[in-house]
Amino acid sequence: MTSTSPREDTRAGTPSTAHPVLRVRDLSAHVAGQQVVEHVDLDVAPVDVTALLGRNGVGKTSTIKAVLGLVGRSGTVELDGTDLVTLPTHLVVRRGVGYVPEDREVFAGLTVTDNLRLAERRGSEHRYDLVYDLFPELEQRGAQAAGTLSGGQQQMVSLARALLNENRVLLVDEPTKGLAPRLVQEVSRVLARAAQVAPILLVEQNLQVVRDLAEHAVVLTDGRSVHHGPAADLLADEELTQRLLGVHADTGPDSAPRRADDEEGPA
Ligand SMILES: Nc1ncnc2c1ncn2[C@@H]1O[C@H](COP(=O)(O)OP(=O)(O)OP(=O)(O)O)[C@@H](O)[C@H]1O
Repeated sequence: MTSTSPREDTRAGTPSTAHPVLRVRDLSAHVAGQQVVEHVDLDVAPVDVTALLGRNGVGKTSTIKAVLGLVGRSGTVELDGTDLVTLPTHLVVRRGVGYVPEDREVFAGLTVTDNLRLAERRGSEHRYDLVYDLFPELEQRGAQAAGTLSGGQQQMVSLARALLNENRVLLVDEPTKGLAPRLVQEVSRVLARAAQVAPILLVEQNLQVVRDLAEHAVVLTDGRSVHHGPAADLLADEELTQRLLGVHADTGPDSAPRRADDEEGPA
């Protein structure tokens, strides 16, 4: 097991995945003129979910945005061995990096169908069969304005947009945030199937979801990666989980350290 206090160890900050799809080294991110991420290393293995964990505000979202080029960045971001760090976001996406942002970001005034059509990437096969198999409700609600969907349904639209195209890796940021427990399980089920299509780098606060889905875990503290290892080992170690994440390892979906805004919203 690799473990460390945040500032003392460089060995534990070194991932060791053989032939990762996504290989990030020494990544820094700059937001609003400030360096909010520094020296992040992580690997995403070819068929897996890798959880990106850490307390609130440690830089998980900024790390994902830096991988995509949505914020200023430096370091190495290799996809299948090719460094993308100098590419603009649209070219990173075109190489096969799918993104499911925190807070879903659907086009509220457009229909579900138009939200999906807008996500169609040139040069990619468009996998409507997969999407409608995973989310039959989206086909039924194709003519409905996305803004009138519940939070859970909007999350499905957001996931569907990423799954529609052929991606080498999916970056999924807090997909269960604010969802009722039943919907958390539904999203978890969908992510398990999605991971069979493309590996996932998953930011997730709900440790039961992490336990169910993730093979590997990377933990950030103060914008640095300080721990890499099997997710199950991390979650089995109460002292380590408490120290790195500030929560007990047995935290379940009902008691996860999440914002208290569980909602299903309008349908
Ligand atoms: N637009 C911004 N302007 C100023 N500071 C920002 C901005 N976005 C993020 N930050 C700061 O960058 C740091 C990292 O934020 P980030 O959202 O990446 O963390 P996080 O680990 O994803 O947090 P959370 O778990 O709360 O979603 C925080 O200190 C945050 O306040």
